[in-house]
Amino acid sequence: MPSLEEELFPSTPGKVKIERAQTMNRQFHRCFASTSTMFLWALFLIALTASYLSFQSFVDSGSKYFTASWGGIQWEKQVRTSAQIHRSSGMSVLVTGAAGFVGSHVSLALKKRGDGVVGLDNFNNYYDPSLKKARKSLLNDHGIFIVEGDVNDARLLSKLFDVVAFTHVMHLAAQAGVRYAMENPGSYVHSNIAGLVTLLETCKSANPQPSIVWASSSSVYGLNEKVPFSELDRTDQPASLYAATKKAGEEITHTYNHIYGLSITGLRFFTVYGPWGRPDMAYFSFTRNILQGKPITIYRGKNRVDLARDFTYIDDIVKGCLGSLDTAGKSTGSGGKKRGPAQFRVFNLGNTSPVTVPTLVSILERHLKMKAKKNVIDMPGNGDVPFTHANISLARTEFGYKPTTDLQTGLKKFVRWYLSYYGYNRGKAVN
Ligand SMILES: O=C(O)[C@H]1O[C@H](OP(=O)(O)OP(=O)(O)OC[C@H]2O[C@@H](n3ccc(=O)[nH]c3=O)[C@H](O)[C@@H]2O)[C@H](O)[C@@H](O)[C@H]1O
Repeated sequence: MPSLEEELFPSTPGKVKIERAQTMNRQFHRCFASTSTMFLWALFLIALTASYLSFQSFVDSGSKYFTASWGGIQWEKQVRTSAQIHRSSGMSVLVTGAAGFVGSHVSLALKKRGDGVVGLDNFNNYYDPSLKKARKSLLNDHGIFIVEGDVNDARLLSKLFDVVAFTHVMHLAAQAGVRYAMENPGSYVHSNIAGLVTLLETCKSANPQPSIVWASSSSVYGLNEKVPFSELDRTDQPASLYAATKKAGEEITHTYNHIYGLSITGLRFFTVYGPWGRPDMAYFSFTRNILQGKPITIYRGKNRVDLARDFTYIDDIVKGCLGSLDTAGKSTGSGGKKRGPAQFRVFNLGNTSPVTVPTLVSILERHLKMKAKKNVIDMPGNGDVPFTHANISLARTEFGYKPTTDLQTGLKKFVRWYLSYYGYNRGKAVN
């Protein structure tokens, strides 16, 4: 019987070598077999995960289109009816962001004077979507159809242009808000840059090409100190990502004007306020908090200087938008080809009389007959600028723009609307 030592170390070296080699070979094969099995399994799992993820993203991106509430004979009929013009030399306008603050007011004004209007809005939840739905239903009562969709949806945009030969596009869909850009920077790139390019791509290929008027912002003046801000001033020192995306929009629209002959007008809105406004803006959230007895935070600039804004009432802005549409030149290209130089304009739409934030608060206190609980703090580094002040002479010369509503009067109308919309129940929590 072989000893343990012999079993472990047999006396015939050759045999050992062969047997060892065979054993090692077997072990190697076993090992290789198990490694390759594991490798195959790993590959299989990776492939499975990848196909699951791509399926998910396909479903995610596709769901926007597949579950979209657009398309079909009935839908096309609604779009055509809404776009119908009811006055001589009227226009058919695609209004993006039609369920938004400025968009809903402009849509109504256009419809009321007999122009055709089709709205487009993605009803996102940046602020209470129920307010957007309420605006939608108001517009619906006036015969304006709002398509639910995103300006990034190229298929939807081209379908809309297949159904209606829009003469004009009023592009107001955007990610608004100066300070929110620090929280959700991607949403600004998505809406204000990618969405704008998608829209311009559709417009450039349309035949006929529409004239475009779109919302830029007073924020493009950034940290400029020379007042009032004029369209010829520098706009290369934005203070927020919001401002930077609006500035980028001005450059992007210029290239589409230059290459494709699109007629483009950019409007630099100055802190627009009024009934049906945006709940994220200071005058709106201050009103809500004052009514609910909650404190408000008032930012203060460097050296304890009050911040000031050239607050502009919505009706004045609407007049500026309609004036821009009425004086917009025709685009010169068609089907993606430029035929000649086209108009390119930029206008300030402001009020020309800045008011400080504490004054805004005291006007609200008067209208609400309630005192605000004020918490004054130094302006955080959040993208805010210390003041804005518009020079509006260009818009005045071009289409007679002349704001007529001061902050006192405008806020009175806002407060009246606020109380009628949200009710007199002052404790009610609203967004
Ligand atoms: O003209 C524009 O292009 C922009 O106008 C608007 O931005 P802003 O001028 O910043 O308006 P808004 O937020 O109402 O703050 C007003 C003042 O209240 C101060 N402010 C604000 C909030 C607060 O809690 N406390 C406070 O003091 C604040 O520091 C500021 O001094 C639009 O939102 C923006 O989308 C864009 O259209």
